[in-house]
Amino acid sequence: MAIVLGPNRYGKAEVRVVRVTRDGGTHRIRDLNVGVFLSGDMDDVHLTGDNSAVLPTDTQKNTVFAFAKKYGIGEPEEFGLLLARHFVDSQPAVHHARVRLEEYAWDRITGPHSFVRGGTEVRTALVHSDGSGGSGGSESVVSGLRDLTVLNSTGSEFHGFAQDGFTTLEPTDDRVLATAVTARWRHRGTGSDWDASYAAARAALLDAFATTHSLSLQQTLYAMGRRVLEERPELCEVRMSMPNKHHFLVDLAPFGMDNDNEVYFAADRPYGLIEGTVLTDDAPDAPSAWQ
Ligand SMILES: O=c1[nH]c(=O)c2[nH]c(=O)[nH]c2[nH]1
Repeated sequence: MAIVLGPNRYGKAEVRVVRVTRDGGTHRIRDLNVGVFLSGDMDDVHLTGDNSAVLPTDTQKNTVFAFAKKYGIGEPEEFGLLLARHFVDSQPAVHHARVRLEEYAWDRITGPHSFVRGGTEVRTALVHSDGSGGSGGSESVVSGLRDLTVLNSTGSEFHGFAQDGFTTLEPTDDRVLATAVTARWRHRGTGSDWDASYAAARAALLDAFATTHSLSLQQTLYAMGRRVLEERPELCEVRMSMPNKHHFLVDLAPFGMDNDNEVYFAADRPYGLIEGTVLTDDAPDAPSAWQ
């Protein structure tokens, strides 16, 4: 039996970079958390300790900051592609770059340079590049969001489920449905209008959540993914993870009160976890895009 080196990658995780763009006295802010991970001809460093192919993770971190200065930070996907292509194109031993980005929104308060952290959700992007776009390289972009917390105070039922000797759940035809959506969507190519695509996909998720009369969170998940794909031809696959943030009706009978879907206990654990993928039937296979 021989022991061999398997798949590997290395890089700098969680580079927190904030770019202020000064347009006269008016400022704009983009706030990112960037992870860079490289792979390629890295056998020697693992097997013999020869570091000659290893671009230090410290250099990768510096590159994120230098690129923020040199090119500014526009859309996260664009910044990720710029970085990924740079490492593959400039380092002979690097054949593949993966850049993982999170963006934290800042909304303007009043005045030109005051901001409040926006929303609860975080925008995400995952970029893979084997070389410069369009020159025969293979690239993928997955955009998304996490922690988009939503609630329907009616319009949700759950009944007709399988039962066994351990089932105690009462069927319901009117409950609160709440979840914190993590959704990621794969682009067909690398030339989308990233900000517009993100805004439209987010809006489609929200609208489908609000307008779907739900018989289960699974059905709602599928409706949300389907809506994104119906509205955005540049996308071909949506992967979602949605915790069922249970709201249990409180029994107020001991106090001589009824409870007609008015007072709930918002439990934080355990929670149901509903996950699923929705894709177009022509979606090219790309499992590595998600890794
Ligand atoms: O929408 C739901 N899906 C389930 O699978 C499930 N299971 C459960 O206990 N409650 C719910 N709700």
